[in-house]
Amino acid sequence: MQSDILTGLNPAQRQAVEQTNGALMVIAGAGSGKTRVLTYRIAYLIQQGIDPFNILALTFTNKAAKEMKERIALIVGQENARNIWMGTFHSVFAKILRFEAEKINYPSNFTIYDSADSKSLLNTIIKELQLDDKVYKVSIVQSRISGAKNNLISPKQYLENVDIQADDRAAGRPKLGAIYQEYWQRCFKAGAMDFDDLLFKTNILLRDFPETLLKYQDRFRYILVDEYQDTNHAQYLIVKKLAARFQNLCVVGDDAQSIYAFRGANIQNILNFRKDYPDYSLIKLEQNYRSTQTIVNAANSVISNNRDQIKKEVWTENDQGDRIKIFKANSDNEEGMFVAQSIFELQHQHHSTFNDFAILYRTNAQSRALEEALRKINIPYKIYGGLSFYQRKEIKDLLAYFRLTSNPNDEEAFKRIINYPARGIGKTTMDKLTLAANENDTSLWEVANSPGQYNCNINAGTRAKIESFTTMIKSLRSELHKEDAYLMAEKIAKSSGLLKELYNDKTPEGVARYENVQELLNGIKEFAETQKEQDAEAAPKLEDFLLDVALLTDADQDNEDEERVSLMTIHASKGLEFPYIFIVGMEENLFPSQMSVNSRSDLEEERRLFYVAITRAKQKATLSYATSRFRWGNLIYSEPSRFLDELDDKYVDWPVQMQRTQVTEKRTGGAIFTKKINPPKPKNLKKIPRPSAGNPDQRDYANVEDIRIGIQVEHGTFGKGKVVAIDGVEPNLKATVYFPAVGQKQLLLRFAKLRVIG
Ligand SMILES: Nc1ncnc2c1ncn2[C@@H]1O[C@H](COP(=O)(O)OP(=O)(O)OP(=O)(O)O)[C@@H](O)[C@H]1O
Ligand SMILES: [Mg+2]
Repeated sequence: MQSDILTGLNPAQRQAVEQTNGALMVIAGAGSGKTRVLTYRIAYLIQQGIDPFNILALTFTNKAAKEMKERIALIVGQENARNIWMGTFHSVFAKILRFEAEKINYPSNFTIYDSADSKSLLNTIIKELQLDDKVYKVSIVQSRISGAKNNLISPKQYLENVDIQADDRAAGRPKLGAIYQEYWQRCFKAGAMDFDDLLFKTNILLRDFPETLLKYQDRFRYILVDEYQDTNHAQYLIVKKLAARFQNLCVVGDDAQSIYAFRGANIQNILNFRKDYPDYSLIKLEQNYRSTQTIVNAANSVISNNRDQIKKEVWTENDQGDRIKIFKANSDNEEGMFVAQSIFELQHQHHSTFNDFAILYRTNAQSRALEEALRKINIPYKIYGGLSFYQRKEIKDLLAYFRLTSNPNDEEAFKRIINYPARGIGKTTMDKLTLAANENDTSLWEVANSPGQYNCNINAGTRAKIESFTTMIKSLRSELHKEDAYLMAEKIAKSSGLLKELYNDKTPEGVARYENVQELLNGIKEFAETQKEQDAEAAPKLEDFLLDVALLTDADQDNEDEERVSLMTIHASKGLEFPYIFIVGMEENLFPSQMSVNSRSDLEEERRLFYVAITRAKQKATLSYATSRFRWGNLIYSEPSRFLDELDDKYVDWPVQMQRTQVTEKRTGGAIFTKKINPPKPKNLKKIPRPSAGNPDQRDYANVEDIRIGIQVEHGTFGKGKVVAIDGVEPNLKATVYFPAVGQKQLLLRFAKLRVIG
């Protein structure tokens, strides 16, 4: 068995797997097997007799962790794989904090605020402090606070730090520190942590409680970190503290793929490794197993333009592969059509599935034109990021009920549902409650429970409404730890009135919302069942589900059963691979982004991003740019990205003279490019009886017998096209028609309503 593992590795990878003791850093190019090394190393450790409980593996997404676990399970068995501590930094340390929260004065059922909760709270604070929300833009405030937390700067330190204060004054935002402090306290009162807190508080815990640190050092005797180049300071310190005792630490990364500096990732962590572990070993992997030679070489030619790079020669024994195609479009819509058509054609040519395709873009807003084009020709797709299931209003509403039941001090959950479904508790009442909570330094929940005691000046009628709400939550709370997750969720959905409210809304949107809520309940049922499958004695509670949901990342919301094209930002594509990659919007001021072009280090980060994008492709990479596109509501004319020029010409097909068809797209007025196809000569002409006369649907359209291979037809939705094949037997005769606008379609002649035009 053991030798089986090692034969799947080249000598350098093998060394990285076998050298299990001491500090080891693998710095290697994209697709060279870093993640594979981690997977095999864990399996190998277990085969060597290491208890899986003693292994901690930190991945970039939960999905990566899940995949890794599945592979490991194949080698060492389910039981062993299950017991490894594996997940993202946030998910692993959130679980640890659940056990240890009371030490740092948090309840063990603390809520995790997502980015929208944080924004909502920051907005409230900005208003309360009477600051101008155009100067104190919530996104800027949020990222400033996040930056501080990732560098382990508390509000107190923030306010005392002369340089930070000078920076904020210079930027015209002297009150940032005050906002941070208030935000910090409000989260604390609400028993809530945001994402950055999960790392910050873990650091505090490990710093201030030596026996706790010792406990986890002793547990995590072997630590492995994927995508090490994108760890931030807070993550770096956690790893350093935990590994200090045994120093069995293996990190893998690629400095050329460091793309999260804007969120505090610190490339210095790679350079510090040498200082922190002077006896460390460094292994370089240079053979790429993922991509064609063309893709590897093209990616190398781009990244060689960066000055700050650790030298490595990435090469591959894979086939040479096709050149990278560059497509020039007149508009974003035309670019979308090109991508959709190409996917359609490639999928047919190579008999591949839609899962083999990914479209990558620099900004989420670019997905709109792509989605439209894909929808037009019925290509199923899935967007990572954007408005995911868990960000929908009705889902967030029900989750807020769950959260409040679990932690009634959760301020954001309270605000969200106190008057939903409507209970006649209006804004004035909420303002009074909030004011009293702030003045008395307590939570909204406390005040709501005894408005009289806090002199809220709320009339008896409203008080009764508040009381009936708090009574309901308290009664649900009393059952929270008794009921199983699904039953509890269902009970909350019913008693809150939310299910009924949605059920009564018979508009199509209302019906969809009701179904979504049912879907959430199904999800909880499934969650509980999976937990029980893994551990027969587990009695999963609703709070376990809440933790799971709070820690989902974009890439985790994947349903592998469905065949769909993936759409995502390049940032979200890290670590993934697809046979066919489309990188769209290769334009100056979009990619590289406008904000990056004036600073060399920012531009280098954009270039690394481009390197990440190209290296996701296994077989084929296609790049495109539009000479005009709608951005922020305006039509913008743009130049091709400088990164296109940086690709070595040897590996690229520049836009060739493309044939334009006569089909014009109504919305943009732009022409659509198509490939010329030669339909087969007419043959197999089938005689078909006329459809029954008088069928009104057929009146203006061709009789089935008029349809022959090679003729030109027109379809109401797909436009003009040419018949390339006829199959089947009546009454189910089908014509395959090539429509320049949408590619090839197979149509049932009975229903197709084709007009013969030549
Ligand atoms: N020795 C090997 N033999 C066969 N296939 C390999 C070998 N090493 C890696 N691969 C395959 O190459 C592909 C890339 O590997 P992997 O994802 O581990 O690379 P990576 O270095 O983590 O890439 P990235 O930098 O993009 O995260 C995977 O499909 C993997 O299974
Ligand atoms: Mg990887």
